[in-house]
Amino acid sequence: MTTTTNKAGAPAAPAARETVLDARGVTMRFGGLTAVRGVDLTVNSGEIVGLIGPNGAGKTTFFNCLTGLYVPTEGEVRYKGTVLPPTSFKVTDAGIARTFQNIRLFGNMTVLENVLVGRHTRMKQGLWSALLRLPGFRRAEAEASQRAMELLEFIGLQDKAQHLAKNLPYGEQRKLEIARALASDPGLILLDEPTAGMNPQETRAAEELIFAIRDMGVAVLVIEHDMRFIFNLCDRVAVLVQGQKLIEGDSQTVQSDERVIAAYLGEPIDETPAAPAKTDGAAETDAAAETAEAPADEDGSGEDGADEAPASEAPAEDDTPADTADAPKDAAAGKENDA
Ligand SMILES: Nc1ncnc2c1ncn2[C@@H]1O[C@H](COP(=O)(O)OP(=O)(O)OP(=O)(O)O)[C@@H](O)[C@H]1O
Repeated sequence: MTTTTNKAGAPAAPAARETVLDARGVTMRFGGLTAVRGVDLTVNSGEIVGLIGPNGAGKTTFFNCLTGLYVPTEGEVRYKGTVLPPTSFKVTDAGIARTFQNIRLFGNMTVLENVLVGRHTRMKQGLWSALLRLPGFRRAEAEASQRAMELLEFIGLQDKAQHLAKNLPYGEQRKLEIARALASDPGLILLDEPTAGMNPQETRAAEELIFAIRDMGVAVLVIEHDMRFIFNLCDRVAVLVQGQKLIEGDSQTVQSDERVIAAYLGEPIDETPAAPAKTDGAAETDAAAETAEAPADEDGSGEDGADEAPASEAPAEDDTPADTADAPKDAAAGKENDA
């Protein structure tokens, strides 16, 4: 990694900030369950925005709506002013990359090959060009390798380029996932619990890596349960509770909000969400009506039960492409994509 900064040491903000992500009124229903209800969220260039909330609050479902894995039941998601296409590979192509809660590397491929997989979306050569290994294809391949090596250097894994991904320690596997996501040259990266299962040292390194990603011009939206991490990292934090945005604001505002404290302590929350700290059009209405409709994940297991597994229990997956692997829990329940 070339740059390490923190919030205080962040480079001066660009003169005019562009709205990179603009999600409006995003609602996702699975049959009778409304997992996400009327959520508005923007992310601007140069920003790191956090999304927090108790287990089952709808964070990952919201991410899936942003990345084309789910088609929201209602609402609209724009990337740099353009409505996003409803399939995940097209969303990646548009400029949004993501990582998943549970590691989804190709374990039997090398570290370098894993990053190259993330690069394929930027390679425009056709089948014949690849099969015949025409000069254009070879040139594109060389450029892709060079970019992949730059990214490995960025995350500090250049010396392990030829190692099998499955042999990396857990923290390095998580970094590799980030490098693979960055290989598509995104303008926005969505990180779903990037420090899950990490020790404090790895968490600190992840924090520095995310600051460096922001500094290289990629806006960041991050889900995380580690509050210290999120409040230190983020310019802005939005809190989801039972599918609704409870509050949004800077770290100071959010962490001192009594309803946020109550939600995390498991105490009953006020049924009427207050106005958000930032008046950016957040949809905080009709909370009480929804409360009964959107219960938290009963077992708190999150998305697929493997999310919190330590390194030894969460080996890299061998055959699952990154942007197709977030298998819906209940394919019959909602509108979902083939991805
Ligand atoms: N495909 C699906 N079919 C039916 N219900 C779903 C589906 N995906 C998510 N849910 C439900 O939606 C709710 C929100 O789940 P989600 O995984 O988005 O929460 P989360 O905030 O990411 O939780 P965690 O922090 O535990 O990962 C939960 O009640 C969950 O069971």
